[in-house]
Amino acid sequence: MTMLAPEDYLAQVLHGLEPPPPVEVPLARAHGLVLAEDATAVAAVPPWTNSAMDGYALRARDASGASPSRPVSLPVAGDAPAGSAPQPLAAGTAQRIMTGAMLPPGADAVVPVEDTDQAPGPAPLPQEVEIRRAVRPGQHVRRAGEDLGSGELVLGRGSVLSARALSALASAGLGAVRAWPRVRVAVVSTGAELCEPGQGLEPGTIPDSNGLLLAGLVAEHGAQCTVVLRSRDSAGELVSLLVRAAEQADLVITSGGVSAGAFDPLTEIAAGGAGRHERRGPQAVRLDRVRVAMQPGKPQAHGRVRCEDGRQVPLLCLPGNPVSVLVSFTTIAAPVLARLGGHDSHGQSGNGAADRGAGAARPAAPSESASPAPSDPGTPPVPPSAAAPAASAPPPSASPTTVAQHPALVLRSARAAESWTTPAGRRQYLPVRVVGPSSPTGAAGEGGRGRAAPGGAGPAGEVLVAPSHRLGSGSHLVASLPAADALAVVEAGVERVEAGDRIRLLPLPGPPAPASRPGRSPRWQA
Ligand SMILES: Nc1nc2c(c(=O)[nH]1)N[C@H]1C(S)=C(S)[C@@H](COP(=O)(O)OP(=O)(O)OC[C@H]3O[C@@H](n4cnc5c(N)ncnc54)[C@H](O)[C@@H]3O)O[C@H]1N2
Ligand code: MOO
Repeated sequence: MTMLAPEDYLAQVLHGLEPPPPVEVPLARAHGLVLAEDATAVAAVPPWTNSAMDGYALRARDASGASPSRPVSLPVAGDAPAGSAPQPLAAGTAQRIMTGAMLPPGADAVVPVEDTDQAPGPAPLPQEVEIRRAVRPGQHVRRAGEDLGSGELVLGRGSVLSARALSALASAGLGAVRAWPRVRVAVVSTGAELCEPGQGLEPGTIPDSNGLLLAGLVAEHGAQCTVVLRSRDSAGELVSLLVRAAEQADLVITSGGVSAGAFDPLTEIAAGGAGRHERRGPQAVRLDRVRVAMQPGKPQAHGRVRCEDGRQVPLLCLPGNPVSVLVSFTTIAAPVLARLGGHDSHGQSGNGAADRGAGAARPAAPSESASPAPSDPGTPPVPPSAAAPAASAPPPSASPTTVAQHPALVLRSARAAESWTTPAGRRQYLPVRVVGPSSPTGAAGEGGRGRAAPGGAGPAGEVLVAPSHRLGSGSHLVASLPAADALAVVEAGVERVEAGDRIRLLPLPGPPAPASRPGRSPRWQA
């Protein structure tokens, strides 16, 4: 089996993958989806001219000369509460009005209650109100359509439906949009040693942590994990399970059983062995095993599962070691989810270009390494003259594509706070933690937990990173995963990262959390 470059493997996996057709999705279920067509406002925002203050609506000219010493008294003709259409305003009168309530026809200004003789808050409707400050036309009035006009573009095709996007769409009168449907993912853990987390361990068994890891990563990438299944090391049982998983999914992701073990079931399935065991007939699962020049994550496989109804569901098989799972998910499964979710179906380059477009999955395009990604305004650029020898040699023909611009593959720049070794001939993805910004003296800042950064750690203010675990690279080091902020990406030709080297980072997304949340340092961080 030859060894494929990571970007070539991803191109192979992405080839022929298309998102399902867009569907009409109610806004309440559209968070995180990608808009499949331009959304235009069916109502102006705001829909009505309304008040920006609790107070009194009037004609400005009726109180244009008011002041504290020469207040103007107007009869109060009624209330204009929020949520209903007010009566027209007669000249020389005022109406009590609430924030957001429609301005009565004829009114052109609002006086806040604080600028009158009335007490703020709940109170009976007064017969008269004394205006104590001069009134300008248009004051505290929000004009219909001043935010967005009816028929104007709210969001373009390809926009990701964030909370902010959904609020804008709802305000513009929309209740549903056409979007690519949320990707449904089934997760399958393989291995006779796996048991339910929290159960007492029999000799030789371990908790199935990959099932939780993958289900969580799927959710953190905006997809829906429909089922998490577990299979023992039997190819026949696994084929049946994969078909069951595929019935509920647009993508099946497995972990484990894909390497050189005598009982590795996916290896057996790929070799055609499952056909001997399974009752569903051969070809229910088609699988190609590949060795990928990355560490961890070398043994991989991908293919298709055929459902009972003939539907072909893509299958991604990740190696079993937990760090390999995280790395493989981040570099391969995340772009697949992006493809299936429509994230790269809207740009000018289209799907085909992204398939092999040199940078399709290239986590290390030269333009990305030389300066921060456009979506990363927080990362200071590295001036070429100040750049230490880059730990990663950029691939020659790389150019960013829509896939490479997916948040999961956007690279940032940092400096190594300490040295570490790298594997020969494979791109390294090493979990690292941020240990602080470098200072002009080369010492790590407070985030460095007291560690001194080595001399020459780089220009002041650059992010410094160190391996998450004192052992450095180790695909079994699952307990150190929570400490990782990113994966350091080190190209295959680099034999060793030295302290102060400039390196590239693939940030690891997670659920949002307050930045200041205190956390207890696990013992391996000491
Ligand atoms: N002779 C060779 N042996 C191995 C090679 C090789 O090239 N030749 N590659 C090594 C590499 S690299 C990796 S990565 C692993 C991948 O092996 P598999 O994908 O077959 O995974 P397993 O053997 O099933 O498991 C590996 C490891 O991970 C643990 N594991 C598996 N599933 C889970 C789970 N759901 N939760 C927690 N931990 C899990 C499992 O117990 C093993 O320790 O192969 C190397 N070997
Ligand atoms: O390639 Mo394996 O994923 O190193 O541990």
